[in-house]
Amino acid sequence: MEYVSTRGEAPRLGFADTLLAGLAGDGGLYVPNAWPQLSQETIRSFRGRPYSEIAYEVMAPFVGEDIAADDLKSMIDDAYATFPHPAVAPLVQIGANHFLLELFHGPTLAFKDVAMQLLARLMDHVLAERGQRATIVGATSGDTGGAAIAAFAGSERADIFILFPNGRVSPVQQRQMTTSGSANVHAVSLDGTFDDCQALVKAMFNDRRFRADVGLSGVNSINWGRIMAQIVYYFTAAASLGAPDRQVSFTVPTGNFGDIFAGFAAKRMGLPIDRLIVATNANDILDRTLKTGRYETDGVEATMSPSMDIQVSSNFERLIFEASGRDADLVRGLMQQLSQSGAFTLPNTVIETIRNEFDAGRTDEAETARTIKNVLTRQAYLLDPHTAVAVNVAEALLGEAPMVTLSTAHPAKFPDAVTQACGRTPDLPPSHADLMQKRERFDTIANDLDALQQFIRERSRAGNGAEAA
Ligand SMILES: Cc1ncc(COP(=O)(O)O)c(C=O)c1O
Ligand SMILES: N[C@@H](CCOP(=O)(O)O)C(=O)O
Repeated sequence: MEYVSTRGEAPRLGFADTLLAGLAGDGGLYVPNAWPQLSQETIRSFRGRPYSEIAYEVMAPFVGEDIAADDLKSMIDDAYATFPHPAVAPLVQIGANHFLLELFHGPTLAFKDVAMQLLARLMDHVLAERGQRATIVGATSGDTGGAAIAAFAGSERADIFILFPNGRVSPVQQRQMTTSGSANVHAVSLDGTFDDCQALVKAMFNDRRFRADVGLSGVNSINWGRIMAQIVYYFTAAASLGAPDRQVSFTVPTGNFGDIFAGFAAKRMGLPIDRLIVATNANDILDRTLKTGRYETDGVEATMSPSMDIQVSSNFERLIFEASGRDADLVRGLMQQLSQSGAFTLPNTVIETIRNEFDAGRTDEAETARTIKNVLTRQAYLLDPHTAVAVNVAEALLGEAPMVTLSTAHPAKFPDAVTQACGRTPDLPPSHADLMQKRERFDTIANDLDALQQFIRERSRAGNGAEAA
């Protein structure tokens, strides 16, 4: 399997190189050269099978020869053994034809664990085989950071630097990033928004010298490995609801567009998905884009679903690439307009192609709170605010196909918002009992590329040792 950049000017790479590269050298995102196909019989055979087995069948074609089958299998088994729920990603029914896909049973109580627990194992494996080290940088609006730190803490091969927006993550999210106590972990509080953090990460990738000096790698969903691991649960959920003999729709609380792009990828691989529904909070750039064809940033608003407080959705680039018939020149031009003016307009053919498969909806703060309260009253089920955004959108668009709404975080990560919405305070699970008492350790840095690069150079071990990547 080879991977190509959405901007068409970076070399094609195999799986292992794509995994370590993170962002492509031309600033684009890697996608597989062709979508592997799973037959109807294969998808039917997924019903009732363990998550890890399905994960192997879905991901093996993307990995190809780069990792031995037995190694891949055992990394998958180990990754999902960290999920105490036997189903890993169970479905819960909340309406006649409406299901939640609970993706928050991993170590940091958010869907990011599903991919991150595997990604860390894959990266460590490839780095060890090559005798290399890596410096991992990541931007987070709250959940990616904690999940990445939990997965990479103590890694012999990687130092990890996570940038989070000062004051814009929940206290639980912040402590998951700042209390690991591991020497290879660096949590960095930045004066700015998630978009500022993400722009700095991309700027570091676009600095060739810095990238080579520190052996830069990324764990945001710009990294294909993240998307690959997130494709799996679309298959497990749809198969248990009758796929391929029945179509299923998915509603996804969306920020950086990685999770819903994984659903699009599953569909490209042969999963019969009816509608893919983008659910946004007040930061509704994607809802507006689907309605108008114009992608236009206008500042990030802080909401009770902070992990979705994003205006520049990285993975939308992957969708434009696909919807334009893989027109890398078009993607490059649009991304240039975005960085120059903060906006671009999609050609009609591209937006129409997107509308053929996607719907979108927006949930404001009052509706999010009302949804948390209603679902608690109706179903005795406590939603986290991100999931509530999506449930509200999904309920307006229920159709014939069963609707699966992705439940992306445990409500106890956002106790203040949930308590305010419904009067019930969710408890953290026992695994997190002492989290709020642990001592925090993090650095605070200005929104300044030079300062950040200097900080990373001083602390990264990859640039200093003989084994540098
Ligand atoms: C809890 C939660 N829900 C939804 C999202 C949005 O997912 P994506 O960025 O893949 O669109 C995020 C952040 O990514 C999140 O942390
Ligand atoms: N919501 C995310 C933002 C980063 O998304 P990613 O999927 O690209 O890592 C977060 O919680 O950090």
